[in-house]
Amino acid sequence: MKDIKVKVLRLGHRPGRDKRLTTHVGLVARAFGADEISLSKDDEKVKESIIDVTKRFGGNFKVEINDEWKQTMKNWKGDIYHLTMYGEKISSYEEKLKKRDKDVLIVLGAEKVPRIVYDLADYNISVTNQPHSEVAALAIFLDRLFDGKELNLDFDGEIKVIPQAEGKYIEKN
Ligand SMILES: C[S@@+](CC[C@H](N)C(=O)[O-])C[C@H]1O[C@@H](n2cnc3c(N)ncnc32)[C@H](O)[C@@H]1O
Repeated sequence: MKDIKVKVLRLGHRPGRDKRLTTHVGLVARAFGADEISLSKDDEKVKESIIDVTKRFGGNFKVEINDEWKQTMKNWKGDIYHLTMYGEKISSYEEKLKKRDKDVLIVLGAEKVPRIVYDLADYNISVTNQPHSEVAALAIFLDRLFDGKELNLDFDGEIKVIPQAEGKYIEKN
């Protein structure tokens, strides 16, 4: 499935309130098949949490701390998708996304997103035109990008969850 590079760029956050949400953005990015996330310098603790999950549950997910988000957007060689409730419907992009012909940078906001983000993005995409959450928007976007294949990724970690009809069963390597 890893035919392209997929990076998530999480723009700033509201101090104190959004650390858990930023952690969830990172965990969804990892679990749903992205390669990397870029966080702001306030997010060192969030980085540690995500790396800890990756160590235990596997995969090669990377966490970068970088406040130069404009440079990240300007220097990106593939397509840039900014997820926003004001954008064009994701359903218009499903065929393009499935092709996965270029690396993908997915930009997510927290508080109000500066105008320049809309201009630097190649595509401003909405997952419904209702306000909701960056976690939900990211999950749906990655699912459309990977066409559902991300649901069966094997992370080959120290801990492996064996699906059960009832109760919990894990294997430890
Ligand atoms: C709490 S929302 C902030 C929305 C805010 N009104 C704004 O100016 O964009 C945080 C982030 O979630 C994502 N988001 C929320 N609703 C969305 C939607 N319907 N479609 C796509 N992304 C959405 C966007 O990336 C947004 O920046």
